Amino acid sequence: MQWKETFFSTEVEKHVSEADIIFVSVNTPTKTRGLGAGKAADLTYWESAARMIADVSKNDKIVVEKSTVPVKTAEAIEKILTHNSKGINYQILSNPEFLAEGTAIQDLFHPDRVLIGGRDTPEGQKAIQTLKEVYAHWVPEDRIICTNLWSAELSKLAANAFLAQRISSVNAMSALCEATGADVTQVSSAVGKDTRIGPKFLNASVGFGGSCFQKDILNLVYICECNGLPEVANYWKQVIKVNDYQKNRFVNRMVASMFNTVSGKKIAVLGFAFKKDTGDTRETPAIDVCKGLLGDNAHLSIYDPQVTQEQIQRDLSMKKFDWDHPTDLQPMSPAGVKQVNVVWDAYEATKDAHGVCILTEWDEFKSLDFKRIYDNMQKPAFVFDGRNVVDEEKLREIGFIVYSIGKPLDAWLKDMPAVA
Ligand SMILES: NC(=O)c1ccc[n+]([C@@H]2O[C@H](COP(=O)([O-])OP(=O)(O)OC[C@H]3O[C@@H](n4cnc5c(N)ncnc54)[C@H](O)[C@@H]3O)[C@@H](O)[C@H]2O)c1
Ligand SMILES: O=c1ccn([C@@H]2O[C@H](COP(=O)(O)OP(=O)(O)O[C@H]3O[C@H](CO)[C@@H](O)[C@H](O)[C@H]3O)[C@@H](O)[C@H]2O)c(=O)[nH]1
Repeated sequence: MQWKETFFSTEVEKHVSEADIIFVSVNTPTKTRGLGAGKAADLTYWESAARMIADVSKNDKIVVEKSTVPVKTAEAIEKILTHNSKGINYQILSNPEFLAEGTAIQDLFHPDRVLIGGRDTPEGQKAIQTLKEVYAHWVPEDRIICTNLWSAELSKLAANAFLAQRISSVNAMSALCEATGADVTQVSSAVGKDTRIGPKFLNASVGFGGSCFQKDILNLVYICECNGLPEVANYWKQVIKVNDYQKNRFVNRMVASMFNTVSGKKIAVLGFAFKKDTGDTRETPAIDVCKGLLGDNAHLSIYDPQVTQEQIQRDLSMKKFDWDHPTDLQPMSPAGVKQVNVVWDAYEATKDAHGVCILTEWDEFKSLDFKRIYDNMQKPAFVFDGRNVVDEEKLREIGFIVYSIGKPLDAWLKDMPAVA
């Protein structure tokens, strides 16, 4: 693939006016107010992009939906463009993006599939063919799938819902594993060996995060409700409920283990990003866990190799869903959360702490000197592993009381059950 002619510019209107194909990948956050607040996708940014395209266009254009959007968005975009068209012909294509953070370039070069949806008219089919030829420069033809517009739009929401559902399924199992003495890593490995199920995306965790899963499922739920399908809406809502349950369960387990209170205690938080190899904190489970611990008056010392103090303070003082809107539309954040200290070293974070919780699976956490950490902590010393990255038996030999998601419980934890 040739990148020589790729360039970046902030002269949006000039380049939109000159282009034949325009990919629109603006943010599509969850609405924070008005009709559908807390569920529906906010298409303000998409609408303003479409109006700008209509304003500056002088020749026929293909407009590509790259953002994740509700089904039937193309119809709305079509209306905005054609009502302002000045005789220009627009073809709208849905070409959802499936890349994951941390592997974006690899996913771009070697996608599992490229999906292109368009109108079932000669013009629509011609537009699909034009976009297909762009991808055919580096993607094998059998991986380029062409569908109608609504299938392409819905497939993106469906793919994210299925992926998140797998995590909620394994996380629901993790609770049952803890109750019964089964080990969730053994269960998921055995289940994933079935080729119909497959081994990927079955890691139990403190909960899924990231800018997409929750937003897109809420959007799906809203679409189901609007189409008179409450049972289907409730089915998908459950994926988010289990995710919230998993985060709460983790906090409850921590507090219950430490004599039912963390008030005034120093707790080290290792990892704040929503997954490793990114500094992205959007919808990270760390926000809910930290807020839960702060609710019990803990003092937090947070270390993440890629997330800044400013970002963490902002995340902990922001309201749900505000993060996905421009900064100038976000409410002013309060002075910062006083009981939170952000440090640049795991050993400093854990010094004099009563407990350590691991909330992101950074590789460096696997090779920490846990003997050194133990020696510098208050006793009894606890490790709560929300990502199953530590060797819990080794840590127990050092002297830690260890909780790992979905693994057989330490006798200590059994004696101190978490009751919400
Ligand atoms: N982040 C991901 O990994 C990922 C993967 C697949 C799909 N998506 C989808 O892609 C879309 C964008 O996600 P993101 O994470 O890149 O969001 P983002 O908020 O990081 O980026 C969106 C950008 O669009 C700009 N923008 C908003 N309105 C504009 C306008 N009218 N004209 C020009 N620019 C405008 C914003 O300033 C911002 O820089 C979302 O719909 C998301 O669901 C994201
Ligand atoms: O077995 C697993 C796999 C993932 N996660 C968590 O799930 C979240 C999301 O992970 P991932 O899907 O790898 O990252 P994203 O960058 O959010 O990518 C998802 O969201 C994108 C935006 O829509 C899609 O394009 C991608 O295909 C889809 O994987 C993270 O918190 C992970 O820690 C688990 O807890 N267990």
